[in-house]
Amino acid sequence: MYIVTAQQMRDLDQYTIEQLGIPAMSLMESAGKAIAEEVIAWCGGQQEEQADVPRGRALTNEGGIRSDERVIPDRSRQHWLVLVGKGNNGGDGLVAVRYLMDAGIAVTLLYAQDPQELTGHAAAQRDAAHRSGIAYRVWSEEWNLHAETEEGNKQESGINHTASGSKQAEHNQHPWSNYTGIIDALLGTGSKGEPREPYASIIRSANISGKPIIAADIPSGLNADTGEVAENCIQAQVTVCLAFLKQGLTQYPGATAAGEVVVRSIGIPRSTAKQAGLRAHLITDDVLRDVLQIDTSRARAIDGHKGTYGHVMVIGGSMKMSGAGLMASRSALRIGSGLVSWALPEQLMKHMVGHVPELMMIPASEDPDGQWKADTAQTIVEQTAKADVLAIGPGLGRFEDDNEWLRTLWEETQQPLVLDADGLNILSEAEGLSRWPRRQADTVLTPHPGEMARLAGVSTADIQRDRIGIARDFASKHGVVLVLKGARTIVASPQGDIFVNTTGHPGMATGGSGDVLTGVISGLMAQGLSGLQAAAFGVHLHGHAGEEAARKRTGNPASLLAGDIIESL
Ligand SMILES: NC(=O)C1=CN([C@@H]2O[C@H](COP(=O)(O)OP(=O)(O)OC[C@H]3O[C@@H](n4cnc5c(N)ncnc54)[C@H](OP(=O)(O)O)[C@@H]3O)[C@@H](O)[C@H]2O)[C@@H](O)CC1
Ligand SMILES: Nc1ncnc2c1ncn2[C@@H]1O[C@H](COP(=O)(O)OP(=O)(O)O)[C@@H](O)[C@H]1O
Ligand SMILES: [K+]
Repeated sequence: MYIVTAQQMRDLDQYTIEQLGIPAMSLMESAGKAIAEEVIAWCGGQQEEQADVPRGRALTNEGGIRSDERVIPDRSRQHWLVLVGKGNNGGDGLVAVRYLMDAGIAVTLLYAQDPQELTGHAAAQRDAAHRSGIAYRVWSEEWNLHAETEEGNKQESGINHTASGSKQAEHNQHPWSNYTGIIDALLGTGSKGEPREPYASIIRSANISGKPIIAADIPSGLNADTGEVAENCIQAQVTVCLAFLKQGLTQYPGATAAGEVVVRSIGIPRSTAKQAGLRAHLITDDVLRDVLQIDTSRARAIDGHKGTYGHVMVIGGSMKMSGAGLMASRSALRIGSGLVSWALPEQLMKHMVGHVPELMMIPASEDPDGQWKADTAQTIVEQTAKADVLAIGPGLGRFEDDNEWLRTLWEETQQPLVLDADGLNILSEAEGLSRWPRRQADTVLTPHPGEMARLAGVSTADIQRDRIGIARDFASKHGVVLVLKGARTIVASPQGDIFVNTTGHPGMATGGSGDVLTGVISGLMAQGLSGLQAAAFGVHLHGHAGEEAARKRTGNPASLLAGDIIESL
């Protein structure tokens, strides 16, 4: 599934209209119809939850005559308020109301501004809606809700039924109380900066009203590119995203504001995205197979042998963080590497013997405290000659002259490399990655946001504000595959490709789960995948394994240990 920025979406719209000759009004019609269909489906689903009734989307089939006339039991009780901005996003809302009305759902328009201020296609849709007899209001102070009345409004919307009669009556007089749900068609991809008044007040009041909100394209107040939310941003139950998935809906906090995201086609051929050279995708099975050309079955050749599936060498572990190297090594084995070796301090090795019999161990540092030493670099270079992939960093710790140590490995080994944890911290204190020579072989960096902040020399908050933009820039600038971890992990290639992962859950925010990922990615590279393929497939499999592991245990993600993820790979 493609992911687009607001500008890319505008370019695709323009191309479709000008080059393909599909009229803008026709796109808007499809957009509004799609939004209405999702509202109808949502209403049907809600009623299905409350009682065992057919879903709103079902086609009627009477005497062999089929029609898309909707079956919405109790539809007379539904009354939706459509918030209309003055741009094309408002135009989508104005189309939707016609279809909702047709489905027997009562609708009222609430314009943010004088409807005469609408221009272009939105103005034409306004006229069509008004001529169809749809009622409208224009925003005024009487609609304004303030946070202090929030409790009352929750009561009024039925969340708390203990409200006293008089309080209830007071809130029932509020204009918002007349509606069962809200469509947010205030601002879409043309929005710039924080919503101005009266948009900010409308958004705040809609949220406070406690009514379910379905957003058109993006929640108003969301930055469509970064996923940042304005102080006043619609908190939607569902977002009906039009044509292509907007980047900002894939990243938090935008993903929370969007609720469930449904991407609906509006007649822009999908091939236009390919022609336009779009390079960002959500990681799905189709994308792994068709875009990244990965055999996701992970089938093995009948005559395969352990040499076929590659040799990973993990370089890490120290007395204080012994488990990290072990977990990375075990994960590399579990994901199917033919052989895995672990280079570790000799003192530590004594304690590890027998823990994982399948693992080969290489005593690499004679330090009596079980720490690494810089003079091991040359020996490691020699010993890695037999490995196909190196994974440096899990549990490594910091040590004197670790900078020179890493630079030697960086420059003098020829194999693909995965760098994690303290490997990244050393790198961020190096003279500057930009001054180190580019490695010929694939190099994958797997920072969490804190490590990314150190690498980029900015704060963690800066990273989280624009994760995709930062990952893309860093990967291109330094010629590496970058895996920016955390909810909705991003994989960025040196060529500017972006892949966003949706698997996994907050239970994976537990010590060691990043070490498992390092093992998974290096193990996949050992089996012949490129750094980019292994990173994208690896984060997807790692997240799935986390989900599976939580299910197998108590079902509560909080109980997950990193070791459980390995067992579910
Ligand atoms: N053919 C197409 O293109 C199709 C587009 N489609 C739909 O159109 C949407 C994009 O439409 P769009 O480009 O008209 O922009 P839109 O999001 O409605 O907002 C612009 C308006 O908001 C205003 N405004 C801006 N910032 C503001 C702020 N901070 N606070 C307050 N106001 C602000 C701005 O006013 P201005 O600042 O210019 O005075 C302008 O009036 C897209 O998301 C999709 O839903 C679909 O129908 C399919 C076909
Ligand atoms: N909320 C979340 N949703 C999905 N995945 C998550 C979430 N929180 C953490 N993860 C994943 O768990 C792993 C944690 O890695 P990391 O922070 O390096 O942990 P550690 O250093 O303890 O090994 C990453 O792969 C990250 O993407
Ligand atoms: K919107």
